[in-house]
Amino acid sequence: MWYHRLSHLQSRLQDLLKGGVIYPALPQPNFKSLLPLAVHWHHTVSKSLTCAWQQHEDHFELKYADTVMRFDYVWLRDHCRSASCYNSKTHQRSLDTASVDLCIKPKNIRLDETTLFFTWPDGHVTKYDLNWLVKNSYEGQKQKVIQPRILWNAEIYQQAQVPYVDCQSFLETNEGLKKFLQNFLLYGIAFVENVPPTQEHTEKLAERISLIRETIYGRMWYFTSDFSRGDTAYTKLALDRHTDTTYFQEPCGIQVFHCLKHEGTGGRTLLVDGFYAAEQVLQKAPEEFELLSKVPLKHEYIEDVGECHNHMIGVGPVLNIYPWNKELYLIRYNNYDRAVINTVPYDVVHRWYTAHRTLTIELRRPENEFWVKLKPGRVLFIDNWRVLHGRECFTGYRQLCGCYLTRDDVLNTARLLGLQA
Ligand SMILES: C[N+](C)(C)CCCC[C@H](N)C(=O)O
Ligand SMILES: O=C(O)CCC(=O)C(=O)O
Ligand SMILES: [Fe+2]
Repeated sequence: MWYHRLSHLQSRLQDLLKGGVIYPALPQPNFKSLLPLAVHWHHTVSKSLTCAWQQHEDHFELKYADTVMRFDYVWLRDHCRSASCYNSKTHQRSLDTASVDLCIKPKNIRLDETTLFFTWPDGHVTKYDLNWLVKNSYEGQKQKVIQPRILWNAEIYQQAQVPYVDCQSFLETNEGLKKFLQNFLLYGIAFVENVPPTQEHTEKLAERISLIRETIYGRMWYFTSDFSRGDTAYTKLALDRHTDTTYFQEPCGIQVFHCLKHEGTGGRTLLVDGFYAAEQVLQKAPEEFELLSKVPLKHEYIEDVGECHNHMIGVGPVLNIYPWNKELYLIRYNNYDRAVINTVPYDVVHRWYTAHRTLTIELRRPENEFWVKLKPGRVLFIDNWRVLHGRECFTGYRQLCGCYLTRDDVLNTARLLGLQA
């Protein structure tokens, strides 16, 4: 059953990925059943754009600005922006949606050059600006990517010569902050230079763009290979590429690393763009991409060391995509912390392992690995929903400090600076 549904979804996915204008697979209106409702196009010519509309039994159809849009009547009533339905100061809905008749239809429709007027059965009038409708319709919306990104492998990232932002300009100017955030949003990693190598300065940097997300590891964390916690991060061992806190229901959005000291060898940081690798899987084996985005997995953190007693569980697929445009927004990849798989039957398990292998092969291609040696003064911000990190084994004394940030608040800062996020 599930198998069939998956292959159906897969062909749908391929359709969606072809790009261009995609219409939902709605049944074609049956014109006979629409009688006595007169179905014909009503035309209006505005200054430059032609507009036409048609009232159907179960939806309203509008052609404007080269877009054919279909609107549900309840949706139209629900999105009334009149003063009694919507508070434009707070941008909040006042209308009680549950009070709308689910079979509602307009009593009268009128159109002028810029605006559509609906009169509802109770006499209430809703005005829709045509451009607002284009911007907010499903058809106008779903082709837009939420987050523009540049997917990278080592060569692409190095050739882009992304400039590091200076600490002072980051802290004291909006241009510096904006430049930093723009790079961070595009590549999923960004560096700040000339930071005094202390935990306090690292914290100041973090607070400039977001709220620090306090977790079981604390607010700001500071660690050496002292085995103080029950996790291999607190050793000198190499760590393969992974994302952190996969065992949270919402994995931490951003990770900040500042190496305050290292007297020894090795310990380079590995960065891999998980979205680049996922894109390769999508190109080469779309059904495997689909499976990785559908099969829910558990990740788990069990700790019982000293005073630290924790048991965390997070559930979700490896690849998390927006259902309406298939845009990837979160990768959960940590083979160390992946828990027992008991959420899928054996045949799907096998196909999942195959898909996971394909993704792993992409993630491990040497050309996708970007290695950096973190050093005092250079702070690295990693999008933990996109870019995997790892580390080479090391010798000697190494101190790393940093923190996690809440993703919403980083995006909030970016939007306030005028960036698309
Ligand atoms: C040391 N630091 C606090 C950064 C994180 C340690 C978390 C390590 C864990 N295995 C994970 O991947 O989530
Ligand atoms: O030691 C490092 O460079 C990073 C270790 C790690 O993966 C982590 O702390 O999340
Ligand atoms: Fe980590």
